[in-house]
Amino acid sequence: MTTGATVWLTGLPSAGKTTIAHELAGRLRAEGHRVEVLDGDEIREFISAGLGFSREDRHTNVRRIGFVAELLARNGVKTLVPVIAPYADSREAVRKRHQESGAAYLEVHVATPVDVCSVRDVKGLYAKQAAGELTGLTGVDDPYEEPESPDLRIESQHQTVQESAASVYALLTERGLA
Ligand SMILES: Nc1ncnc2c1ncn2[C@@H]1O[C@H](COP(=O)(O)OS(=O)(=O)O)[C@@H](OP(=O)(O)O)[C@H]1O
Ligand SMILES: Nc1ncnc2c1ncn2[C@@H]1O[C@H](COP(=O)(O)OP(=O)(O)O)[C@@H](O)[C@H]1O
Repeated sequence: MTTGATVWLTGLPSAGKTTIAHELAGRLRAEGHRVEVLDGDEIREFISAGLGFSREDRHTNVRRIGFVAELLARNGVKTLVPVIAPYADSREAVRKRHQESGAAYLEVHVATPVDVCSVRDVKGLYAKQAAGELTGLTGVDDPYEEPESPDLRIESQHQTVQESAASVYALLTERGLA
């Protein structure tokens, strides 16, 4: 199928955004979809090199990623974006950009609670924050504005990775995108 779409997975560090994106990408590719995962860390190494984690820099980062995602989605690619995007106005700007071109846009809130994320602590950021080696960690001492009406909310703490990915896949099917 050549219908493109952006699926933005927003949530705290270690919520499960990247893991779900890659699990879903595998499933979609196996079915013949064209898929890209816009990994936050890779984007920060290239397109957003030099940006930090201030409100302004995160806003710029999210809008840049939204720009690339919309281009891909408009050209038939399922574009999975596991990026925190902590501010509602940044996410809204990305949604609007998609609406203007008619490209499909789905917002998925990976709503894993901060106490679960801080135990997972995949990159050791929560430990660093607790040790005073890092400040401005999203969800701890930096804001995360929860999406009010996402297309899907995932409670990953109660699911396997496969179940979480399947729920996003089901959303795509429901919307006629997979
Ligand atoms: N201070 C602070 N707050 C949050 N995250 C931090 C921070 N410093 C580094 N990191 C790591 O960078 C990743 C977040 O960058 P993103 O580009 O995905 O998100 S953002 O929308 O620009 O906030 C994020 O990746 P994920 O853990 O995959 O979410 C972190 O690993
Ligand atoms: N249902 C689930 N969905 C996604 N990740 C899960 C789930 N259950 C447990 N995990 C684990 O949580 C961690 C999430 O890490 P990661 O995907 O890198 O988070 P993020 O990209 O949001 O920072 C991984 O170790 C993953 O195996």
